[in-house]
Amino acid sequence: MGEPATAEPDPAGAGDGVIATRALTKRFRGGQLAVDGLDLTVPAGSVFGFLGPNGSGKTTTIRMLMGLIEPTSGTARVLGQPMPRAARSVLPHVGALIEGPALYGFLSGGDNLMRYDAADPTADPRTRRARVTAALDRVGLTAAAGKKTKAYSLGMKQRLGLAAALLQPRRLLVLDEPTNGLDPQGMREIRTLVRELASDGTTVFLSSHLLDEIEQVCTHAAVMARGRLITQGAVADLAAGTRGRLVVTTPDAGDAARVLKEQGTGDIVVGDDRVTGEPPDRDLAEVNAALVSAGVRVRGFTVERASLEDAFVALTGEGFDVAG
Ligand SMILES: Nc1ncnc2c1ncn2[C@@H]1O[C@H](COP(=O)(O)OP(=O)(O)OP(=O)(O)O)[C@@H](O)[C@H]1O
Repeated sequence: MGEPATAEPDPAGAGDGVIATRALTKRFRGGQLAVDGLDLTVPAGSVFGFLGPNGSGKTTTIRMLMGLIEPTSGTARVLGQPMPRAARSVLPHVGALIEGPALYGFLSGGDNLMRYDAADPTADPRTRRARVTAALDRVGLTAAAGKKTKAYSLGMKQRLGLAAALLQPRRLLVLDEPTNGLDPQGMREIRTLVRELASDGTTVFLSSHLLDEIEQVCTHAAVMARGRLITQGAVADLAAGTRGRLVVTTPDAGDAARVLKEQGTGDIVVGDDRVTGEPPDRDLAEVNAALVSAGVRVRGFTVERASLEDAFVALTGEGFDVAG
């Protein structure tokens, strides 16, 4: 694909993705390979979850996408333009919330936004107040606009950071761990807001180390582990590609576990009145029949729908660190 002739972002929203990286790699000076040959494609209009345990390379990738650091090798395109080269023409179309907003605690939320807006050379000062009012309204902070931000909760600060990212119309929002450190209520508020933002067509790229968050909010996801991309695609497809767990409910859990093992079931976990495991690669009707003919009283026999967590474990062979 040739370079577009103008410095304007591709108006079609980048045919090959709002974000597209090819073999993107970052090796830090100390030798740490933080991102290793990443091929990422973020479809226009998606809510794209960038998922991985702490230290898997998410923040480093985001910093390369935003032109904050240079890749060691490979390419990154955002809105169809190469980064970091086209940062000046691309970044005005991108709202970013990376590592929490920088706020003046002694200023009100509204005044902090006025400062953000004033720092944008393309923002017309005559319409500043209207933009700030609209952004506060968008994130539900109108009532708290006059309060000093040092009195804000963490969730309110994150919402104010989002408001800052929304002062201008954006085609892409990049949010690095937007719910990190928030209580459940704060998390819900941010997730609701992300869904609302996406519903008007803005592409949202958000990183998270929380699997359930990605399942609740995102249409698409990429899974990172140790700097490498494990998989990417529609969230529904990612989980569907993995078989769920076989769950047998029975008062004879010990016997059931033995028979299930003979039948090739993997990773068996025995509970009080249930046994779960990875379904064997054979007709499950035969497995059920084997249980019954061994005298196991089977009260329930199902395969639970795979979650993204099951997919992650199946793909990496590792558990998912859900700390934090
Ligand atoms: N400036 C740096 N110099 C050297 N190593 C770094 C630097 N920044 C990050 N790393 C290392 O690169 C790896 C990936 O870090 P990164 O912050 O991108 O991961 P992450 O997935 O965003 O994790 P977290 O959620 O903890 O921020 C880690 O091993 C980290 O220690």
